[in-house]
Order: sequence, then C-alpha cells, then structure tokens
Amino acid sequence: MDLANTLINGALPTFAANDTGGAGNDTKKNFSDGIFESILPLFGSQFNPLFKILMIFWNKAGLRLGFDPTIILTIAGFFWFANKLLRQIYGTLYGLTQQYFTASININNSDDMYHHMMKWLASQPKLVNSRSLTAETFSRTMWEGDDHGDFATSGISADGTGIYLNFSNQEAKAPPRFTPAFGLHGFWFEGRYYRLHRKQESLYDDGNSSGVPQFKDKEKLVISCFGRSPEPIKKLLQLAKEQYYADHHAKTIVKRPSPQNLRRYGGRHSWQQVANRPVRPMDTVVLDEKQKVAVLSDMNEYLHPATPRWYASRGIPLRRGYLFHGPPGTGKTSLSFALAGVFGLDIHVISLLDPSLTEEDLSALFSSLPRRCVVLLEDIDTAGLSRPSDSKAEDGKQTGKKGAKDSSKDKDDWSVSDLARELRKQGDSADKKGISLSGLLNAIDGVASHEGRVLIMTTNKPESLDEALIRPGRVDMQVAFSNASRQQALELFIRMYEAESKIAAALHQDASSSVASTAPSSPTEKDGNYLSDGSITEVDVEELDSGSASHSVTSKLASAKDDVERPVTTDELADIAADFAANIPEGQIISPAEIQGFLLKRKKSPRRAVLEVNNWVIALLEQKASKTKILQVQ
Ligand SMILES: Nc1ncnc2c1ncn2[C@@H]1O[C@H](COP(=O)(O)OP(=O)(O)OP(=O)(O)O)[C@@H](O)[C@H]1O
Repeated sequence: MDLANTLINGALPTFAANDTGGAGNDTKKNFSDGIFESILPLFGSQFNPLFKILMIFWNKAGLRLGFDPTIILTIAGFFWFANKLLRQIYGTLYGLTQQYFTASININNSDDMYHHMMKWLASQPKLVNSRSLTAETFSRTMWEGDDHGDFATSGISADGTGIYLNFSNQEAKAPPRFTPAFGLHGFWFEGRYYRLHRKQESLYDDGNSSGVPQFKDKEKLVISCFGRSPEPIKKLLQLAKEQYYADHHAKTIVKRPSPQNLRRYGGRHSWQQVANRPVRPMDTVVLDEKQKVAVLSDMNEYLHPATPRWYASRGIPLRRGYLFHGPPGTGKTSLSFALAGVFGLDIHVISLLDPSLTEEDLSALFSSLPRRCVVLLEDIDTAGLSRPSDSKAEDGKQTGKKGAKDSSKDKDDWSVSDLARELRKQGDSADKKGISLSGLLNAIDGVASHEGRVLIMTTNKPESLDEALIRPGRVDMQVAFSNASRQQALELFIRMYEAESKIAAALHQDASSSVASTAPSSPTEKDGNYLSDGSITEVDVEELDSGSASHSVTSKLASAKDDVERPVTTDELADIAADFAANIPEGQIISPAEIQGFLLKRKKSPRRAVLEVNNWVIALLEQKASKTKILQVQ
C-alpha cells in the first residue's frame, strides 16, 4: 500500500503538469483541490489513492470544460432537490384537492354498472386513442352489427345466391374492444374534466361462499371530478347506463340460470344473459284476436304501477300466472316472447329438467328475479313433477310387498330380482333428486317468492298437470292454442310475403310511372314488355331495338309473366293467400309451425307455394295417418 501511495504521489504532479500543458505556471487551475480536500478527511486514508485518481479526472474534465465541474454537481443537486420539493408540494396539494375539492364514485366489477361504464368508455374515441389500453376480445351476437362484410364476398351476387357463403373468417374480422388500461386516465366530457382510475385489487376470500379460502382479483373504477358535488359523475353514469340499454327497447333479453358455481353467489349472479334478440312483433303471432287482446290487457293491468298498492291493500300477493296450452308448434313460446317484447320485459327461462337444478336453487332463482319480468317454464308436463305423496304411496306399496318377503327372508337371501328392484328404486330416486311438485309450488308462490313477476307455463298436455299447479292464484289465465285454421293459414301466408310484396308493389308503381312518362309509342308500354319489378330483359330490348317486335317477343313475355318466381304485389297477395288457405284442410290438423316450415322453403316465391301446397298437404296427412316421421314432400 505504501509503495502504491509513493508511486501515485510521485506520479501525480507529473500528470498534473502534463495536463495543464506542461507549462507549470501559476495560471494553471486545480479544480479538484477544493472539493476533494474538503471531503478527503471524511473517508479513511486507505481511500487516498482512489481520490487522487478521481482528482486527476476531475481536473482533466474541468480543463476540458473550462469551468469547475462542481458547478454541474451543484446544479444537478439543485434540480434533484427542486424535483423532490415540487413532488412533495404536488402530493400535498393533490391530497388536499382530492380530500376537499373533488368528488368521486367507486364502481366494483361485480356490479352491472361496471359493464355499463366500460362499454361507454370503449365508445369514447378520445379514450380509445389513449396510449395505455386494454384490448378485449369482443364477440358480437347474431343480432349485433352489420354482418354483410363477414363472409367471403368474391363472386357473390347481390342477393347472396349463386355461391356458397363462407364465414370461416368471421371471428378474425370482429374487431377487439379497447378499454382504458389499469392506472390513471383523464378525459373531458361535456366541458368537464374527469379522472378515471382503473384498479385491480387482490382480496382475501375466506371461502364462506365457495368453501375454499383464496385470494381473488377484483377490479374497480374510481371516477372523480373537480368540485364538491358528485352530481356530474352521477349524470355521467346515468348516461352510460342509458347508452348501454339504448338498443334494448328493440330487443328481448333472454336469461337462464347461471352455472351452478356462479349461482351460489346469489343475487345478480343467479341469472345469466344467453340471448339478446330483436323483439318479436305481436302481429307476427297468428292467434285469435280476442284471445290476444285478453292476455295483453290482463298483463297490462297487472304491470300497471298502481297495481302493487291495490294488491297490497287487499292482502293479495302480487303475482300473475298464465298457462299456454295446445299442440306443439302452435305459438305458445312465440306469444310469450311477443308479450315480453310488448312490455319491454326480460324473459327468464327455466328448464325443470336441468339435472343441476335443486329445489333450493329454484327458490333462490325465483327470489332473485328483477322487479318486473317474465318467467317462462316451458313444457311443464315433461318435467316429471310428482307429489311426494305419490312416490311415498308407490314406495309404500313396494315396501308392503317386500315386507312380507323380508319377514320370511334374511337380508343375505335376497334374490336377483330383489336386488334389481332395489337398484331401480335407487336409480329412480337419484333421477328424481331434481324438482318435485311441492318444490316448484314453493318456489313460485312460497313466502320467499318474488312478487311482481309474470309466470308463463307452457304445456302440450294440460290434462296431465296436477290441479295444485294450475289452481287460481298460480294460473290466473289459460290460453288455448290450436292447429292452424284456414284463416290462420291465410294470415301466416301474408306475414311471410308481405314485406316483399310491398317492395314489388313499389317497383311496379315506379315502372308504371316511368313508362307513363315516356312516349306513348314506347315499345315497353305498347307490348307490356316489363316485369313487375320494372326490369326489361336484355334479349327483349335487343329484339325490340332491332325492330322485330314480333309475336315471338310477346310469347316470351307471356311466359315470363307466368313464371312462378315472379314477385307478387300487395294487391295480388291477398288473392294468392286465399288460394293457399283454401288448400289447408279444415279441422285444424296442421300446425302453424308446419305451415311456416313449408312457406320458409319457398320464401321467395309465393306462387310456387300455392302451386305446391296441395301435394304437400296430401303427403303430410298421409304421413300423420301412418305415424311415420319421414316427410315425402317438404
Ligand atoms: N300462431 C302462430 N303464429 C305465428 N307463428 C307461429 C305460430 N305458431 C307457431 N309459429 C311458428 O312456429 C315455430 C314454433 O312455434 P312455437 O315455438 O311458438 O310453438 P310452441 O307452441 O311453443 O311449440 P312447443 O309446444 O313445441 O314448444 C315458431 O318459429 C313460430 O314462428
């Protein structure tokens, strides 16, 4: 060490002299002296060599720069201090402002409001252009957005025919949704500045609800704005909510019970949305007008805001039940959806055959329904509901018989048939662990059951239902559905082709007026050379242009007119529909669903439907008589 010191001490002056240009005059500066001399005593003597090396570099740097490098240190120190001070001041002011001059509202992701707000934020162009975003895969439902760009378009004709559509890339084309990332964001809305803090918190769940203690990630939005009142934020949230439901007036939301693991959280977790479909207009359900009006006015009265008080003052529970009964495919489900659409209610569909559904679940589902809604229990006769007494009686009979046997037999003496019976009984009881009649009755009108809902039960076999289920108070109105009468067939036909016939009529009108405005000698008018959609075939035009407006042209046009594919106008439609209905047998043998299926296969040509209906009816009646399931004419 001493040797090193000696070496360095001996060498340093030489370096210093060289650094200063070797002049060795008084004007040469030694920038390091001051600073290093003052700090050297602070460290032990063993650091001397190190400091001396540093001094050399310090002096070199000073000479290069032409000023004392300590100034740089001083300035850097000043900025560091200023930064610290400003941060401190900012922190204090921010804290004070937050505490006394801003209002904020917290939204947890377990609440619907969170989804309303996220949808709104995703629709804000300024936020979507922010630099810190979260991308989310966002699948559209069948009814959302414009699907025209979703299939391979090359070579597809305007009406989509001529080539098979290919939707293999539809998911790839669906754009992701961008929402603000975790952290702080700011945005202006309607002239006011809002701060948005999207947070993620890990909360300890002691396992009360799930049975397994664990940490769970929860998200939270904190929206704040300047001012002591949260009113602007409340308005913003209201707006986000309205926007979220903006298109819902034209949609019917269908909900089903959530999966079992979610249902146990209860409340809003009990139900999950499974569809959001366009409202079914009431006039698309072909039903006796009187029946339709009766259900509509009954439900309207029940849903009136004054009704709860009326019921309460008379001590009557606020519940309304309807039983829609009739053969399959006669419009029971369709009417339920149309009613939900008319009153703007969500439909909650429960399948009593769901094996995961217990009686406790059913009660919980009924008690977590929204204020007003439709609950649809479809095909209630197939649910296998039985009175506990029935099964007990059955059991009693079995045990009675077996008891006699058992008395004479030891358990070890069981025959194979005894064992088989026992196994079957156990199997049956395992199957029936779903919903019993009493469980259902308890859920629909038990003490804990929700009030305000509209319950609709549908069945194909009303006579097989237990009286207790359909007694007044549980079912307040029964609506009978039947197979199609001729009048219903006529209405179904008109509904199917109405829209196209209006378009055809409009085109016909245009064609007539454009023909009228041309010279009276116009060949199109003279020869009646236009189709009902106003188009003239190229062949016809060529032939007419060539001056050979002859008999052959007229016959071509006549055959075009006879073409069954020709669109019908509104005026023609009523006559064609009457022809069609005349072919439907009286006696209501064919269901509206069957007629709809037949028409759907000829959805572009009402004339073809009329031509083919007779054959179809004959084949269908034969098939029904022979009880086969195979259709000869479809
Ligand atoms: N009365 C009707 N008016 C209009 N369309 C009907 C009518 N009946 C049936 N349909 C049509 O038939 C199809 C089946 O109807 P829906 O599901 O309403 O019948 P359902 O009586 O509920 O049948 P199921 O008893 O088998 O459940 C639907 O597409 C519907 O449009």
